[in-house]
Amino acid sequence: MYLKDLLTTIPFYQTEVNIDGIEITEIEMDSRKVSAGNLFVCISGFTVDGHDYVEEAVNNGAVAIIAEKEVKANVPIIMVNDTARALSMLAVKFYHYPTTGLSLIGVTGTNGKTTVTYLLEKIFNHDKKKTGIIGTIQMKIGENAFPTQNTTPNALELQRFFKKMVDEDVNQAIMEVSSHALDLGRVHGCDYDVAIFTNLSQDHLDYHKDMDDYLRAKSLLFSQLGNNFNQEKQKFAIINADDSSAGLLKRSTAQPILTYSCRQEADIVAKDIQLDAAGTSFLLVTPIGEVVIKSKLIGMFNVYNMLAATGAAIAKNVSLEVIKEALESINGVDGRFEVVDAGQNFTVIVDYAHTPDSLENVLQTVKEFAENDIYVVVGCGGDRDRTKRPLMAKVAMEYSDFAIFTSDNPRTEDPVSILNDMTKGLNGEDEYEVIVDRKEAINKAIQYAKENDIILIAGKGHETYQQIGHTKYDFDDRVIAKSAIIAKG
Ligand SMILES: CC(=O)N[C@H]1[C@@H](OP(=O)(O)OP(=O)(O)OC[C@H]2O[C@@H](n3ccc(=O)[nH]c3=O)[C@H](O)[C@@H]2O)O[C@H](CO)[C@@H](O)[C@@H]1O[C@H](C)C(=O)N[C@@H](C)C(=O)N[C@H](CCC(=O)O)C(=O)O
Ligand SMILES: Nc1ncnc2c1ncn2[C@@H]1O[C@H](COP(=O)(O)OP(=O)(O)OP(=O)(O)O)[C@@H](O)[C@H]1O
Ligand SMILES: N[C@H](CCC[C@H](N)C(=O)O)C(=O)O
Ligand SMILES: [Mg+2]
Repeated sequence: MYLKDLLTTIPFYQTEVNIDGIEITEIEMDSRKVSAGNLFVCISGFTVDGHDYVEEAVNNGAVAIIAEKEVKANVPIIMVNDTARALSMLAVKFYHYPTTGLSLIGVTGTNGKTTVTYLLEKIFNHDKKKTGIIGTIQMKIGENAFPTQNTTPNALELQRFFKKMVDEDVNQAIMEVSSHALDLGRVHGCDYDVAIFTNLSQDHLDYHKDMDDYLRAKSLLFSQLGNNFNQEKQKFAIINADDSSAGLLKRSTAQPILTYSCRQEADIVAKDIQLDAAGTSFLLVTPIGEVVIKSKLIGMFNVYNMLAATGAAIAKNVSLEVIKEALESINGVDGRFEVVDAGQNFTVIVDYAHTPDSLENVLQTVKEFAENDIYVVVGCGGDRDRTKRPLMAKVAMEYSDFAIFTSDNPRTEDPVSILNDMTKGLNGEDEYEVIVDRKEAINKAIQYAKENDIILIAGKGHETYQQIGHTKYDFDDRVIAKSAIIAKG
């Protein structure tokens, strides 16, 4: 594509040289990935500044530079006000506005995003649609999976993947939209058909100033649904009416809304809810009819997740029969309430709860079915919200009979000081143990367990690594737990 054509998406830019005739082979934001004919966009990051890598980008073959600060280069430099914004719009144009031709569902909220996306994948697959997924665990097209670093990738990776979805004839794209992504403009230029809100509770107060700022970021997904009266792309917002943020989110969009609830009148409601250790059943009441759902998913929070997915599926004209068939066939989501079974006489559950609210939800669920003692093994991630640490420890103490506090991903923080943050508010008489090494902590819990006890290993779910410093070491709670169970005999 000619650079000049590409730049039509940025109305105001400045350049001192003639850029006619320059062709761009690819856009890159990382100098290490630049090759011949690329356009290099300098991003001012949190750790380093992309403007410092112009020379490397040019040496690797960049033919033009987009910058927001003064840089020197022997190729044309195009100055813009905000390179992060420019990157989104350039990527959207370079990959031919992929989401305009793609049916796209975005899921936001503190907890449940990944779960809802996988419920939707199941529903659309049962509806014979080819799906594409973008989220915490991975990116996927059909059965092919691709690794990701972020829940919502940067604009470049995102638009590139949407283009791949278009090329591979995906009918339904489903993505998690994190508050970071919304705030940083990673999703500018995404044309959503359906926006889902799961819930809001404390997380990420390292990044967001306060809960209002966090909610404002979430609301951007709903304002981004826009005022587009294009009948071809009917838009919908799906909102959890039982969450205290529902009102603000409803006011953030001009598009039709479907609300869902387990406690009050709403468009989509779960009635006669029965929860037990083997699964969940409820009467699903919707604008297109009623049906009983018998699901293998456990816990009240999963009823909410199923209602959210139902809302989006109805918005996309999926029948209630297909929704029922799909929800009843799903066994669970990788690393979410995943049972580790090596033939032992106690239960081990690995779960991704890493916020006070999700830990409370999952422990409440465990407590409802527990016949004997509950052990919890949990830690908090480093370089993340510090204020959630004592809250998570308190929740662990409240709902378990014995807590082992350990490391999650310490990243660049001292693991001991993270653990001190967790335990500082606890009563000296509380029964807990602190074991910094996560493998040792899991082993210890398994050693302690007696017949019919339940061990919840929380925080890392599907993760197959533990990040200490800047290094990611192989680590999988499920694998460690399984070998500890076998070793116990
Ligand atoms: C705080 C944050 O969001 N950071 C993201 C950001 O990193 P950064 O600002 O540190 O980037 P940087 O390393 O300073 O680099 C700046 C620029 O220089 C470039 N560079 C860098 C080095 C070099 O040699 N050459 C070069 O050109 C980089 O490619 C980049 O363009 O841009 C990176 C590339 O897109 C992201 O991977 C990274 O996410 C980090 C890993 C992260 O942990 N983010 C978390 C906080 C996050 O966003 N989480 C949410 C989910 C939360 C949830 O689901 O609960 C998410 O969506 O993942
Ligand atoms: N609707 C819900 N409400 C509260 N807690 C939930 C809900 N759904 C799942 N959980 C809990 O939160 C954990 C994370 O769920 P999930 O991965 O679906 O959330 P997420 O929003 O994608 O998280 P992340 O922000 O890390 O991407 C689960 O392991 C479970 O313990
Ligand atoms: N997307 C979340 C994941 C947290 C998972 C937990 N294991 C941790 O490392 O804190 C985050 O980046 O905050
Ligand atoms: Mg997720």
